[in-house]
Amino acid sequence: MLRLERVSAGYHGGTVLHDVTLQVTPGCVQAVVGRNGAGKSTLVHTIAGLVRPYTGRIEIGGVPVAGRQPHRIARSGVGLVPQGRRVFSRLTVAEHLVLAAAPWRAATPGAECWTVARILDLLPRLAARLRHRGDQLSGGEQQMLAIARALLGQPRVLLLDEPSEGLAPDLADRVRDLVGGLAATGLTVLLVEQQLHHAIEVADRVAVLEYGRLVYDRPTAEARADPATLAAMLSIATVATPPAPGPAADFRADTPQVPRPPSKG
Ligand SMILES: Nc1ncnc2c1ncn2[C@@H]1O[C@H](COP(=O)(O)OP(=O)(O)OP(=O)(O)O)[C@@H](O)[C@H]1O
Repeated sequence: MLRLERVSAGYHGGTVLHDVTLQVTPGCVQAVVGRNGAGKSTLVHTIAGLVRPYTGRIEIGGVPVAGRQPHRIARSGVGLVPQGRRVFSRLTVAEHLVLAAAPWRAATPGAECWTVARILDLLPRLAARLRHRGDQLSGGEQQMLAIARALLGQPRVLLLDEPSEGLAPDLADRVRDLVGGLAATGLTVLLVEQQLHHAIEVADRVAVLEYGRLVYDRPTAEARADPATLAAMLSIATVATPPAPGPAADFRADTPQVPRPPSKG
């Protein structure tokens, strides 16, 4: 469980996030959408400890973490997939994975540990690129690698900062399927997106950040039924509301798909 209560944060005394209250339950994808500069990255950086909140409470699994160092927050079970992927251009895929692997970290009780073997099973595209350097990967492969790296830290809460940015639609779809499958294994997922349609296809709830304030937070089904409100908040002409996703269909061999546990009901 990830919980934020009246969190305010910013830079050099200026406030970017104002009184943000948000709760994400395990197994759910909470999307936060907003325009450029709304404060989305500041939100994930504040949860991850890269920005120190001025006020408010942040809890991971009931444990307060606000103000802790980023490495301690990571150890509490927070994995960050940063905007722009931030893979190392000179390191190979294999080197990235070996450096990130932390199987000794306590995972969620009862949850299967993320190992390099399990990651490669999930992401066969990475398995085929093990000797490639970061700068030799496509944008989609870099994104998979960034997610793999975060998973190897054994997170309970996964923060994804615009994972679809710059990806072709089919690759963005694969990332979306991967994120949905990860949540289905019990991970708590906070997905920051600028593009509402990327978020709405995978999220259980959709929140809108406007000038650093959370002005909307509803189940996705309600958001789909209310496209005009979302369009107005995001200053876009229309909201594409694709049909609600059905049960998992067939996936191509190299499409990442996390084995799903029994339905949450
Ligand atoms: N390191 C920093 N120092 C000072 N100001 C910053 C810093 N990082 C971000 N800001 C400011 O905070 C505000 C919110 O930025 P943030 O990156 O959180 O927005 P965002 O919603 O993620 O935007 P985008 O969709 O363009 O990535 C902006 O006004 C930005 O200029």
